[in-house]
Amino acid sequence: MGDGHLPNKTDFASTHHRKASINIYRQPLDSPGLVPVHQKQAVAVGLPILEILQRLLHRLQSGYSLDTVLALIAIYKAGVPVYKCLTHVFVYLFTSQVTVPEYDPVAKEILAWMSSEVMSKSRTTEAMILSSGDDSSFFGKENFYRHVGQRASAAQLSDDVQYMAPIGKKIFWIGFRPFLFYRSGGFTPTYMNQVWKNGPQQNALVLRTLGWSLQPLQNFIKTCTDVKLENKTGTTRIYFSGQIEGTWQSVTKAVRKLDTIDIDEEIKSDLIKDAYFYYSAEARRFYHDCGIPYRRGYLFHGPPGTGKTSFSAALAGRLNCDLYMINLATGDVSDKKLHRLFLALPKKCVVVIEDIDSAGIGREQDVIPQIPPLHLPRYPDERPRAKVTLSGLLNAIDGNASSEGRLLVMTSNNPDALDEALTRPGRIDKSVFFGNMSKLAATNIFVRLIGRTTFATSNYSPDQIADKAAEFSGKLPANVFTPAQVQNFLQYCRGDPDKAIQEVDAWVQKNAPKVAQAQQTNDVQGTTTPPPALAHAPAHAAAINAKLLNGSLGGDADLDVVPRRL
Ligand SMILES: Nc1ncnc2c1ncn2[C@@H]1O[C@H](COP(=O)(O)OP(=O)(O)OP(=O)(O)O)[C@@H](O)[C@H]1O
Repeated sequence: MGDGHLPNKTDFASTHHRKASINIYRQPLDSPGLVPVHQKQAVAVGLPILEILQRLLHRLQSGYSLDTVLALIAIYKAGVPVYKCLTHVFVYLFTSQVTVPEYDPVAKEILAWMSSEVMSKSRTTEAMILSSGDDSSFFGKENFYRHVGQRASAAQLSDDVQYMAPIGKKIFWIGFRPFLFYRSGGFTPTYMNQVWKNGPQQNALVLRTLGWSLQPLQNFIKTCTDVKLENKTGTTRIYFSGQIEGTWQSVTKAVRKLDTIDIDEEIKSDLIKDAYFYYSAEARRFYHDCGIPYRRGYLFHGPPGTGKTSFSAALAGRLNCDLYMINLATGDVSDKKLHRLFLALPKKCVVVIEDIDSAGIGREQDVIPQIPPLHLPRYPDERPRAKVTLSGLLNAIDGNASSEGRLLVMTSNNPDALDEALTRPGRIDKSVFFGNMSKLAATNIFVRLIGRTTFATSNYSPDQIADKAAEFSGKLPANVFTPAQVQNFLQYCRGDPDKAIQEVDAWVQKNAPKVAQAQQTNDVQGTTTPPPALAHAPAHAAAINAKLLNGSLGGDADLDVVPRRL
């Protein structure tokens, strides 16, 4: 190895297990150079590249020998654990940290902020790409560009790919303060969940900054949520129960505007007024002072396709809060899961439990065992097994441990089938019937779906469209068809008012008998829902309503019942 030492036969030691050409030289510890010759040779056997490196260094006449290179590598190797240890000590002593599980809604806001403020602005070589199927990227981008005072080009908006913070670490600055963002990764199989006593293992976001106070981190998280609220205009985030027990997953949709829901205007404005008042500081104080749990519940009932879910979404949009949807009829929500879902709700939100009558909720003793024996055949028409019991549901929605501040909406096609305990005063504060299409609603839906299309506006004047809408509603029998049916028919007419008017008679002829038949069957089964009503107002809700109506709480001053952006 070129160190000037000539091998001596007597220096050979146990060479039988090595290549014949490689000799091990016994070296005294104080041999010249940093690395003993026999170690250099041992390394050279495993790493022939060292030989090449040494020749290269020699050719370049760099003045460095292989000794120096090996010594530097050794120092580096020894230095890494020391550096890590010192870093840990520094981080432990001089920084503060918060951890946010990725299923938490706040994690989404942090990731969105990172995406728009760090990933898109800094020179980055790594990103996690998301091409989600919802509208979040489109509206998120449009709002982001508006936020920074630019108009997004069509190409920018049509690019469906979002660049998110990748798994790993990222340092960014806010003013003169550095932040360390760390996103953990890895797939957690569901069977692992039961292993974790304190809940399933989760991917998480970790945020660190210098100092001994959590305040800067709290401020940062508040910035993220504020930016979300600012940019949220025009979108509603809709949460569904997620794969992992007790967690929510979300999509973002354009806000459904309240004026696109055709229901009785009086009922509509009463609900909006009530919900606005519920979220006013006045009401919060009133609930608190009276010792009433701060919760509000509505029951929306009526035939399928009459706008119960759509109105709930529009209400959430108007209240500028998120919508949380639970469908008990799927049979995959248990009492425990439901309880966890309710515990994970934010302070202000609209929660919808859909088609509550079809969930097959029974009292404890009526519940079918949750896991059917494997040998029993499952028939295609078998109803999903109820995993939520009535007491489990009641406990989740207003048990002592249940969170406060949510606005609960239960929808039902058959309210008579509901247990009285569920609809008792205090759990349902307002009961609203969503009925079939009235003449007025038919006129409105015609103007909305036909009268505003490019074809209609370029070929007909507003007066002509109003006349055609009146003609259309004249041909449509009142309170026979659901809004969903009429919407479907008008969509088929593709914006042509004359086509709609010409074909509506035939359409009515074809579909009315079916509707009449269905209504008759319902009547026989005793499931016909009562006429429009704002039915039972419970005692405490009645007190609040009375105060609201006579203005003694000053509620009207706080109420914004004028449509914001219709
Ligand atoms: N009153 C209405 N005004 C405007 N559109 C409506 C109305 N009712 C229903 N629609 C339309 O019909 C479709 C179905 O409505 P939605 O899901 O809200 O009905 P639903 O009453 O919740 O039905 P279900 O009881 O089956 O859940 C939606 O596309 C919605 O736009």
